[in-house]
Amino acid sequence: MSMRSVADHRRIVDALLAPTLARRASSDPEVLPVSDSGLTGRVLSEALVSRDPLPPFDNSQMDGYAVRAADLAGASASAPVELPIGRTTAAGDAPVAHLPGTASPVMTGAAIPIGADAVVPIERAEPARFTALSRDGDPDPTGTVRFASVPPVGEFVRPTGSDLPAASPLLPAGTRLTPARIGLLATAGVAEVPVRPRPRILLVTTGDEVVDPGAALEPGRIRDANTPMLSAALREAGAEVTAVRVPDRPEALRTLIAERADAHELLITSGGISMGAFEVVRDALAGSGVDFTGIAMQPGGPQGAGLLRLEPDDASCPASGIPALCFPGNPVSSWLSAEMFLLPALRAAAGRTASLPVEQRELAHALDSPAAKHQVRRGRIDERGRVHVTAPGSHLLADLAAAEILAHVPVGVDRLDAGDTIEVWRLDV
Ligand SMILES: Nc1nc2c(c(=O)[nH]1)N[C@H]1C(S)=C(S)[C@@H](COP(=O)(O)OP(=O)(O)OC[C@H]3O[C@@H](n4cnc5c(N)ncnc54)[C@H](O)[C@@H]3O)O[C@H]1N2
Ligand code: MOO
Repeated sequence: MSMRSVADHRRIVDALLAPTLARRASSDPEVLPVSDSGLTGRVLSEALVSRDPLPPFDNSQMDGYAVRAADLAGASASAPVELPIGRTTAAGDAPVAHLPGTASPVMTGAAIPIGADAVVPIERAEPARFTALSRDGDPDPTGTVRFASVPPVGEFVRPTGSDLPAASPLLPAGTRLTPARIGLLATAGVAEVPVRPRPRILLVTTGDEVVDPGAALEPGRIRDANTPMLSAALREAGAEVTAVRVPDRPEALRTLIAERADAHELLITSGGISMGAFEVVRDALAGSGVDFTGIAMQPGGPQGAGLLRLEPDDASCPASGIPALCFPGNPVSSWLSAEMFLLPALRAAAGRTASLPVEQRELAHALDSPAAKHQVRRGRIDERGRVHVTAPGSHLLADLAAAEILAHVPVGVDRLDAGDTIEVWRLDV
């Protein structure tokens, strides 16, 4: 195997993925109800404009009395102004006319009575609580209320359009939907939300030794970590995933891909690409457009990438081919391959920051690394902000699961000492 640098492999993979991701993003939008539980994280396919102003009518910010400020002129603690109680408006009632010279009870979110220009919170009135109000719209025939100050005009009134004027842009195309943005769309009357289709990934896991997570372990068998792990990583980065495990028979793998490829934009495989006697992925796909190479990286050294074109008699495989990335089977290698080469492009397509946050930090202890390879260690940051890393083995999934950071030792470095600076990517954000 010739050794390719991490940067070169990234460039090759990016060039392979870019056209298919762009094509998928610009194909017909999916339309989801605004209450769909899967809407968070989806990306708007078009700019949306609010139909109505927000709020759609002048309304009260407080439970209190709507008044004309001028009716309270001269009110003070020593000389309160007393007004008859006017018409009551609760949230949901249509606006009523404010009777000049009265104080109209009004609840938070209720329409300001027409003609009133300020709201006095109930706790600033005397009595400081509502008594026996009716919602029939008629004034209280007997009640009065006193005020000991003059409110500024507009106080506690939320004017029409103060959140968003009518016909203003809501969110631009390409916006990633967050809970707050979903709330905004809903209140602006967008019941159906057009979103970009997600890339559809066919994830194929190999390994005759691998069994389902619920299965008993026969001698020589291990449970499948990579299918759930990679599925979760790809979905979190914004892809749709169909996950299948195939037996270690190249023909079975080719048949499966031929049957499923045209419903997917990308093929990811795990395992079966190294130097063994039974390398199902390499045996099945080498010579069909996928190039198997050693990358100067550890873990994740063996990699396959290319535009897979199966034989012409595999009629269901699209003539143009399907981009394929083949990751090594060791769980840490498999996950790291995704993080290094694929997830950034998926995150970018999903409107997210592509890369993990990068920091330079001080090492807490010495470490060794193969000088010919870019080594990625897993670790944590101590209370003094220094980096500790765990052993380098690519089967050490428990260490990866506990890791807060990835620590990168570049090519050409075979040792770092305590106190040296190291680049870390944060996983705990
Ligand atoms: N003679 C050589 N042997 C190996 C080399 C080499 O250069 N020369 N490279 C090693 C490196 S580095 C890696 S990484 C692995 C990659 O091997 P494969 O991609 O062929 O993966 P497998 O052999 O299928 O599996 C490797 C390892 O991972 C376990 N595995 C596989 N699938 C799963 C899964 N779904 N869930 C959990 N664990 C899985 C599998 O049992 C093996 O232990 O090759 C080295 N060998
Ligand atoms: O490159 Mo392999 O991924 O170390 O174990």
